Amino acid sequence: MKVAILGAGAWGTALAVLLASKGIPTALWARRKEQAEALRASRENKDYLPGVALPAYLYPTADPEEALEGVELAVVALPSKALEETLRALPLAPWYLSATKGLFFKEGRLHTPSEVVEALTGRSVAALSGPNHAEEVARFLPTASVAAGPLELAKRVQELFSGPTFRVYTSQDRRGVELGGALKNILALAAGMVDGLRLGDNAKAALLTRGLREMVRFGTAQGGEEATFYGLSGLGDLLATAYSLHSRNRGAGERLVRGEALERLEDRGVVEGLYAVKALMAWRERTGLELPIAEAVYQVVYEGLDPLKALSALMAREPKAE
Ligand SMILES: NC(=O)c1ccc[n+]([C@@H]2O[C@H](COP(=O)([O-])OP(=O)(O)OC[C@H]3O[C@@H](n4cnc5c(N)ncnc54)[C@H](O)[C@@H]3O)[C@@H](O)[C@H]2O)c1
Ligand SMILES: O=P(O)(O)OC[C@H](O)CO
Repeated sequence: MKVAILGAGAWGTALAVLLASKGIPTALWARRKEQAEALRASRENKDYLPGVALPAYLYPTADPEEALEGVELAVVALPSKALEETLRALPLAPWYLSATKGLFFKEGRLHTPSEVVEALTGRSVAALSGPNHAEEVARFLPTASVAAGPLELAKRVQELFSGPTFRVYTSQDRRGVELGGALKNILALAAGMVDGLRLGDNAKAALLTRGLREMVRFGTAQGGEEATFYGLSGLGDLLATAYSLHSRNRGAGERLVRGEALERLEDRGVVEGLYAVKALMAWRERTGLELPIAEAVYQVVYEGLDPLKALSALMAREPKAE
């Protein structure tokens, strides 16, 4: 039994640490040869997950053939912006687990990462999502996650990843699980803006509660089950990200309203909410579904709207029942 993890960023490394610490031979595929060599030499991912020792069963490599030879499955832990181009260039695995959080707008439709992996590879694909910060998972802090997909596949993921500090639930609502993971990143950007502007706890609680409503309205219209959005991959991940010191999405919102340039927001790692909100707004133009918070985030990030003006516009919306 061997597993390949595609993407040697924070999340790919944390998942590889989790599997290798269970004695499962795990290849960690890095795009750059120098990065794989540095990981092999130092037994640490200094750029993306500093301070975590790589277990003996973890083998970093930049050679796709070496990474994927004889694997049972490949775990996709790539940033969504690099997913399609990277997967096209790699040999196939028997089946896949997508750990990427993102949204793709193509041919008039929104697609989740596992749907894109499925279309590219023609193989069965499950998804893993939840309140899972790499920095904590790799340090074996207690964590729960959701393996979503056809039941048999979800159960295989559950069995593979479960351990004393990582509890995995199954779900057959893969689309709902992945939509929650993508949407919460947009809401985390907004939460970071509230933090950056020091608007207070009331404002943040209101934003997240109304944001959750927005997630449910959008997610159910897109085929997810309502209960999924109140579970680990929806509400759970929203809370973890919006209140986290680790979160790149929350941090990016905070840094943006404090004057940092858009181009610098990914200096500390990928900020998926920046891409998800673009895909969502491109899709919304065709449907007209009301997504006031996501729209405000888009306008602040990409159209230079003053965040305080965006807030005033949200506060001045037509009065309504909760
Ligand atoms: N970090 C977390 O705690 C966490 C948890 C759950 C899910 N995720 C998701 O996992 C995915 C990866 O996130 P991460 O935190 O590992 O990102 P990261 O910023 O830590 O690392 C990104 C990795 O992708 C590589 N990369 C960048 N551009 C690339 C390209 N064009 N082609 C190929 N590789 C490229 C980088 O070299 C790096 O290895 C994201 O979708 C994220 O939402 C992250
Ligand atoms: O650091 P972030 O904002 O990408 O969040 C990481 C994970 O998605 C949390 O579950």
